[in-house]
Amino acid sequence: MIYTVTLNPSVDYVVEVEDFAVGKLNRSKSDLKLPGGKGINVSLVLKRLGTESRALGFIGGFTGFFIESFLKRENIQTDFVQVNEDTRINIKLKTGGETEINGSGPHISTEKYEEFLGKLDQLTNEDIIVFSGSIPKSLSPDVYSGLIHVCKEKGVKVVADVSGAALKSVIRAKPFLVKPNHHELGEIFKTSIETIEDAAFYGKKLVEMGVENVIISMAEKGALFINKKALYHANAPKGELKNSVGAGDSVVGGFLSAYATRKDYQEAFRMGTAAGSATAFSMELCKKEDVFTLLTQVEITHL
Ligand SMILES: Nc1ncnc2c1ncn2[C@@H]1O[C@H](COP(=O)(O)OP(=O)(O)O)[C@@H](O)[C@H]1O
Ligand SMILES: O=P(O)(O)OC[C@H]1O[C@](O)(COP(=O)(O)O)[C@@H](O)[C@@H]1O
Repeated sequence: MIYTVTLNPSVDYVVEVEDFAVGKLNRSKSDLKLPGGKGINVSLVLKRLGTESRALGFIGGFTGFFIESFLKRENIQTDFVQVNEDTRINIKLKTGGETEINGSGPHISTEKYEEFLGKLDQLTNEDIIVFSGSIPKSLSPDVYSGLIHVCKEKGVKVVADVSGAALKSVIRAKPFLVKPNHHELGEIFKTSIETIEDAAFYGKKLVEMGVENVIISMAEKGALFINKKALYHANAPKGELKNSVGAGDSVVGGFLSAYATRKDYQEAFRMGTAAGSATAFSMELCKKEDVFTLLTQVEITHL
């Protein structure tokens, strides 16, 4: 089973405004309310590609109810801990460019955290667990490294898609896979990464530090896959960017869906890149038919 963990889920309010003016009344051209948070997006993409997962994390209030009902409608297994405050709402403002305001999220008490920890008892060495997204303020900034140690002791394969200080501590825990984007990778090395060569250089450093597999997503420049034996670049297919929210999560979902069935890194990487682009080219997360159409346009180059 693949488990996804979203410590801080969200309802994503994607709102399109033409000629946005600060300090004025603006009316939306379109708006959408979607379940979000990185692990939840991974579960949604896995399901669309035919792979089961169980979504874990903390949800609360009317926003939490919206997320759980949406996942249930898509027949995704959930095992969330219910908290008292509302799950956050993240604003994704589309005004030509993409502007985001991510909320801070509800308080997680020690009891609720322990309830969540108990859910990890069900994991076995046949499982994969995905830890994704920001950490609620009430939890320790090091929470992921502790969770990863618990899972690794059980022989569970750990995947992480986190940023900033959390990414640094996750790397020290030597997971199976991390998927930073090039900005997040640059941030931890205090540099700016714009080229594929730079991304390869710093990605290799993560492998030297003990991470088994690294995917660096680079938006329209595609992605890199690096481990001790391989260094691949995948081009991103050409298309009209509609909404890149969830594109990175779709890379993780696409990769794991293919990896779970074939255990072939190159094919899994191709599927991840196609899923990322299929999401970037639609207002919502990718659909299976779009991923498979784009799959034929993704070329893998061995660097
Ligand atoms: N403008 C784009 N054109 C084509 N593919 C894109 C575009 N933006 C994102 N993608 C696809 O989505 C993947 C993840 O996007 P990226 O923006 O790097 O991730 P994140 O959402 O984590 O910041 C990329 O590797 C690429 O496959
Ligand atoms: O937990 P964070 O870092 O605040 O990110 C949450 C946001 O990330 C998303 O999961 C999208 O992530 P990506 O665009 O990186 O794939 C949104 O659904 C959500 O609003």
